[in-house]
Amino acid sequence: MKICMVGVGYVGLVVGACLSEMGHDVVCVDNQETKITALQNGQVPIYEPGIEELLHRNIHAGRLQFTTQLQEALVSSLLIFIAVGTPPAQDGSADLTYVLQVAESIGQAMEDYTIVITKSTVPIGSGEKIRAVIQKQLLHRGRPELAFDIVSNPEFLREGSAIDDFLHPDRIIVGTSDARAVPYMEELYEPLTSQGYPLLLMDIVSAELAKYASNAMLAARISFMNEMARLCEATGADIEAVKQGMGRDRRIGPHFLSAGVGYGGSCFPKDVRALIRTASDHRMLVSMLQAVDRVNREQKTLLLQKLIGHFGKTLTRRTFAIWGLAFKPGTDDIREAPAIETIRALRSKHARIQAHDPVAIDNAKRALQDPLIQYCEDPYEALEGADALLIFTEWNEYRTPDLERMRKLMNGGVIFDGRNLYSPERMREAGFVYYGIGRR
Ligand SMILES: NC(=O)C1=CN([C@@H]2O[C@H](COP(=O)(O)OP(=O)(O)OC[C@H]3O[C@@H](n4cnc5c(N)ncnc54)[C@H](O)[C@@H]3O)[C@@H](O)[C@H]2O)C=CC1
Ligand SMILES: O=C(O)[C@H]1O[C@H](OP(=O)(O)OP(=O)(O)OC[C@H]2O[C@@H](n3ccc(=O)[nH]c3=O)[C@H](O)[C@@H]2O)[C@H](O)[C@@H](O)[C@@H]1O
Repeated sequence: MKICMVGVGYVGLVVGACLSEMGHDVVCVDNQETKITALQNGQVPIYEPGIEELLHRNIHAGRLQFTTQLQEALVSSLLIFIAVGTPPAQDGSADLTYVLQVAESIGQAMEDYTIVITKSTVPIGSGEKIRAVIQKQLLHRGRPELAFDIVSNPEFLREGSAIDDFLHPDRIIVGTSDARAVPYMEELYEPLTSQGYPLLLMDIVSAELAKYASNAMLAARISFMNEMARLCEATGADIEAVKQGMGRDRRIGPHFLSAGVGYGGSCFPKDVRALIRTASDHRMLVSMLQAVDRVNREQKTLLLQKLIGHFGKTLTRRTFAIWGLAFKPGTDDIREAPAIETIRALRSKHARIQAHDPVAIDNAKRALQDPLIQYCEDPYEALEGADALLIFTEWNEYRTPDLERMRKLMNGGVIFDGRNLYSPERMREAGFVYYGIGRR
């Protein structure tokens, strides 16, 4: 089947490469010329384990191409995926501008029956908006008879394990209002469904909401655990023990129960707020979602609050080591990363920063634009003369550090561990003043 993937961001690139790995012919289109030229030259614009081999293998096999020529790619494809960004607008809603621009191009270019599939996370009701835009263009061209269907096929991959998530999904959701599109979607995903991965058919609106509801539920688990962690600190309980006690209940399950410095990334914060906005558009008050967002905003300031509690408000001439800039391990993505927001706050108080991250330094430099921040290639280098260490990302290389070396390098032995990497008891025995999240 001929597939056109519009938008070569994180999702477009991973899904495009995976679909070609499944045997389909895929042409990926983006309007950023530099990105497409780089990809045509074998350079990969994102950090994602396994993506380079996957791309090279499928490009070499002739199943995967990259272009900026949208019209050309659209005309020759039966299935068109829209995977462009849906960034937050001022009011928190998801901005559909790029999605509707692509819909307009589809209406201008299509010559035959086409299935238009949304991979981007789009607000409830977007499917119908896309349909209206395409119909308007067809009418304008005097071709209203040209048939097309809209499908909502939300994506559930996670950065850092994206390829595995796509090729081994818990479920594939296909939302459509016309049975005509169903056999094509079944054929598309046959390489996965034949291995037993379930494909769930539903209407478009339910598919759109299933995506938001899934992200909101996961975000809610995290905010819930973060609130429990604060309660642990108030009562003397230990969140890691509480987590064990809860996670063994099969109705709760062990995943997404880690307290920390709050959730970040390009999706949870944006999607929870967009869902709140959708509800308010329908004159509904969604107190739970609002609480999820509020708890997370507070949680992201927690290490800073603990640090001020320890050192006082005056931080001039203090030096802080930062381990981890990415919003989670396995990615160089720093969007909504708790580390970035905390560094900004510390710099506004004139503190000195020595930061390490195995892959996200370049992105952090671009975002922070602060020549006085010292970025370090080695985590121990960041500790030199530091009054305290703040840990934001649970990279594996931070899990079993040389404690004696750390103690010697640091000026003060204070650790604010935003990911509960260490045993508080062991750290205190090693001579550190240790602050975790909800630990005893
Ligand atoms: N990043 C993630 O882990 C996941 C993201 N999503 C959703 O997928 C969507 C895309 O996310 P990302 O890939 O992270 O976005 P991104 O911002 O990394 O990439 C979007 C790409 O679309 C391109 N683009 C925009 N308008 C275009 C047009 N008219 N023609 C051609 N290309 C155009 C941009 O140049 C950019 O390369 C969002 O709705 C997001 O919420 C869903 C699941 C996972
Ligand atoms: O819609 C999306 O874009 C994607 O959003 C998330 O994926 P992602 O943002 O890549 O990362 P997650 O692994 O979900 O982590 C999100 C944030 O939650 C935090 N987190 C996660 C788990 C946990 O127990 N505690 C916790 O604080 C992480 O540190 C991170 O900041 C979802 O997990 C994906 O299913 C979804 O497709």
